[in-house]
Formats: sequence, C-alpha cells, structure tokens
Amino acid sequence: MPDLDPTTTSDDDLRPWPAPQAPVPVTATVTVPGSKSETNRALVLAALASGPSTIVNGLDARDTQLMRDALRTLGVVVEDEGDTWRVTPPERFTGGSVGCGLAGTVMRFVPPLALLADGPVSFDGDEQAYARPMRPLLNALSDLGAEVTADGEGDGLPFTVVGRPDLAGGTVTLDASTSSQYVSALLLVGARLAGGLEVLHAGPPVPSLPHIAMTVAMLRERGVEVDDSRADRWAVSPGVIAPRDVVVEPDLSNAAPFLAAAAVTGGTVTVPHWPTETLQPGDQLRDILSVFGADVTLDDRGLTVTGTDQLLGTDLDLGGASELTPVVAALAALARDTSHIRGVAHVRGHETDRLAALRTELEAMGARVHETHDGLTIHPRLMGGTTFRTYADHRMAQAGAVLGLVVADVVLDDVACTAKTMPTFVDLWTTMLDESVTEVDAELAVEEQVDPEVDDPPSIFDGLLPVSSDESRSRP
Ligand SMILES: O=C(O)C1=C[C@@H](OP(=O)(O)O)[C@@H](O)[C@H](O)C1
Ligand SMILES: C=C(OP(=O)(O)O)C(=O)O
Repeated sequence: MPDLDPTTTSDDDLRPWPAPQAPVPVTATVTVPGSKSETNRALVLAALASGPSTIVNGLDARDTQLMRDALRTLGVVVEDEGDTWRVTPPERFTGGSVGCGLAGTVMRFVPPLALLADGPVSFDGDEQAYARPMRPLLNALSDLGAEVTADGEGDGLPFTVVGRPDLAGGTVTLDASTSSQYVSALLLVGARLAGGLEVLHAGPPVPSLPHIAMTVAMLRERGVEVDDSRADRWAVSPGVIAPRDVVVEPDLSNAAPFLAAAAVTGGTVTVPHWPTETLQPGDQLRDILSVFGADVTLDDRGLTVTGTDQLLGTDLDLGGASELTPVVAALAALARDTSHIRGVAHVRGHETDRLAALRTELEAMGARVHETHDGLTIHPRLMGGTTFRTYADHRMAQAGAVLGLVVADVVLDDVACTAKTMPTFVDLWTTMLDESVTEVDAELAVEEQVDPEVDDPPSIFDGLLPVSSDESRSRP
C-alpha cells in the first residue's frame, strides 16, 4: 500500500478501505513519526525567533505541510536539508493568503502572527473547517488592535486579519473552553509584542491543559519568561525568542491505535523512543490502557502494551487528552462492560463533531451509545461489520481501524484522511499485521525445533479471535 500524499486527502485508491482483521494477536514494534503539536509549535517559534533554527524529526503530514506553507507565505524561509528543516525568519512578516486545511494548529496559531505582518493576511480552509470555533481568538486579536473581517457567512474561517506595526500587547480576556489552542496561539506571539501579553480565561474549564503546558515549556526553552503560576492566567514578558535546534518527539497520540491493537487482540506492541519525560498528553495512554486492563511497561525498548483476554469497562476523564477520544471509544466498545468518557464536550468542535460521529458509527456496528453533555456512555454489544464513516477525521479512521481488527467486514469509507497527521498510517498498519504473522510463525518454528516429534503442529490461527462476521466478538 503506498504512503498517502501528505498534501491532500484525495487518494481515491484508499476509499473505501476494508479494515484488515488481525489474523493473529498483533505482535509488532511500530515506530511512529514526529509529534504534530511539537512540530507546529517548533515551526511557529522558529519563525518568530531572532535567527535561524533547525528541526529534526519534524512530522511530514498535511497539517505540518500547511504550517510550513503558511509560514512561507509570511516570508519565512523553510528549507529541507535531509532529515533536518532549517527555518530562517524574515525581517518582517509579509501579508498573503494562508490555507488552513482542517488543521486547528494552523487556523489558530498563524492568525496572531498576522499582528506582526506588513499587509493583510487572509485565512481559508476546507469547507468542513468553517464549523470549527474561532470567535474567541478573533475577538482577542481585535481587542489587541488588529482589524479582523469575516470573509464568509460564519463565525470562523474564512477571515482576514490586518495587524499594525505599533501593537502594544497588554491584557486579553477570552473564553477558551472550546479550545486550548486560542491560549497557545496568543502565548506563542506574546513576547514579540512591545508590552508582552497577559491572557485571562473566563468561562467553563479550559480543555487540553497539557497542550498549553507544552507551549509554555517550549517558550521557556527559547528564553521567554512566562508566568503560569495562577489558574486561568498566563503572562508572557516582552523579549527575544531565541533560535533553537530541536529534535521532535514521536507523536504519542498517534501511537494510540497501534497500542490499542495490542490491547484488543491480546497481542504485544512496542513503540520505541517513548520519552521518559514528556508534555504530550498522549503519554496518558499509559494510564488509560492500564485501566482497560492491559499490561503497560515503559523501559529501554520504549512503551510496550500487552493485551489481556477481555478489556474492562472504564470511567475516564479525557479533558486533558481529548484527541484520544475516538480510539478510547473504540476500546470501550470492545470491552467487557459499560464505559464512560467525560470532560470532552469541546470535541464537538474538532475535525468533526466527534461525539455525534462516534455515537452514530458505534451504534451502526451494534453498540449502544449515549451522548452526554460532555462525553459518551458506551455499552458494548455484539458488533458486526458496517461501512464506518470517518467524516474526514483522521482519528475516526484510527478508531475504525482498531474496531476492524476484531470485527469482521468493517469498511472505512475513507482512510485517506489519516494524511492529516500520518500519511504513512495504512502502510504502518499493514506492516504491523504482517510482522505479527511473521512473529507467530517464528515462534512456532522454534517450538517445532524443541519438539520435532510433534504430530500435529499448532496452526498460527489456534486460540485466536474469531474472524468471520457471525463469529464477531460477543459482548454482554
Ligand atoms: O495545541 C495543540 O497542539 C492541540 C491542542 C488540542 O486542541 P483542543 O484544545 O482544541 O482540544 C488537541 O486536541 C489538538 O489535537 C492539538
Ligand atoms: C483535534 C485535533 O487536531 P487539530 O490540531 O486540528 O485541532 C486532533 O488531531 O485530534
């Protein structure tokens, strides 16, 4: 299977995509590409820095290519030198047109850069992105003195931002309960405003706080002073953003479907290079998978997850790691008993309304799912194959792939959307399954060597999960 083209989601060969069933318990080592969140922050900070920076292991996917293109539009030079990207900031940002695709990090992190640009910067994106919330950030930019005009009929994309050379910064108050990215976006640019920037949140709790902590840490690594000592307040002092040469960590959230593959098939998957200390919310997978009953070990090899016979029902607040919601919902649908996912009301404004999408698709497969005000209650039931719609959402596709490992005849209507953050998804997934079969064959060969007199050597299919549609996993 070819890698997906990271610049587009229109690879017709890959829609529809029959999700492969696991012929054996998934047993593999899967190296995942770099973190989307770290890559796009590193790019923006390099563009704002006082000199050239380099980025190694940056994620090459649709969201990060859109970010590189956006920065180039603003006059930033982004060059590829083998595995290293060299980013050279311009004297001043120029105006132009920025395409955001469906990338939250592009549509939220780039508009504040327009505050510093010489001319108007217009923003557009996929039609589906028009529904993503932007208003609190756009109001904050207006409050800071920018001219913000709506170019469409809605409250978000498309829009144009015109900055002014004399913007002083100061204090802005906004409701960031629909996305932490508004806060990160403002903090990233704050040091470059003459008076710095104080950001105050007023409203229901801010989701994805680890992502704001990641922003703060990456600013501090570049010499920027940030005060985050009080809840719901962040203050960035004015100053220089120092250039840095960075190595991006693997994307731990994108490791979720591969680790989940071990959990649902009773296999073992290792993700190498798992950092021992990290600010990525995907690190919460270690606790999440343990609560589902999987065995989780972090050691020199990386993170290793081994599944058990039956996953347990769970009660999880995913407010800090909401991008894991679709894969966790897939695990919950395959568990022994009811699970609750809480704290993720705002994922209704992610790539799609993820709560509605998950309820609809899991119910179509046979699960009973209830949408609550801030999450899902999932009652596992006997599940059967169906066309699993992905709604152009890479993480819905990941969830569908996990379900397809153990439920026969699951066909994703479009897997090409995984190119948003992982153009190599299909390739990695099929390689993982191939490696699992090879691994089992090798084990059997060793067993045969030990006892060559065995009359009837075990088949690689012995003791495996049922594979036909009428034998799909039975749920209480
Ligand atoms: O800052 C970031 O890199 C992100 C923040 C989160 O956004 P929300 O706060 O909108 O959930 C997360 O879900 C998204 O995938 C990446
Ligand atoms: C919410 C997500 O992405 P975005 O950066 O587009 O908000 C996600 O990747 O799950």
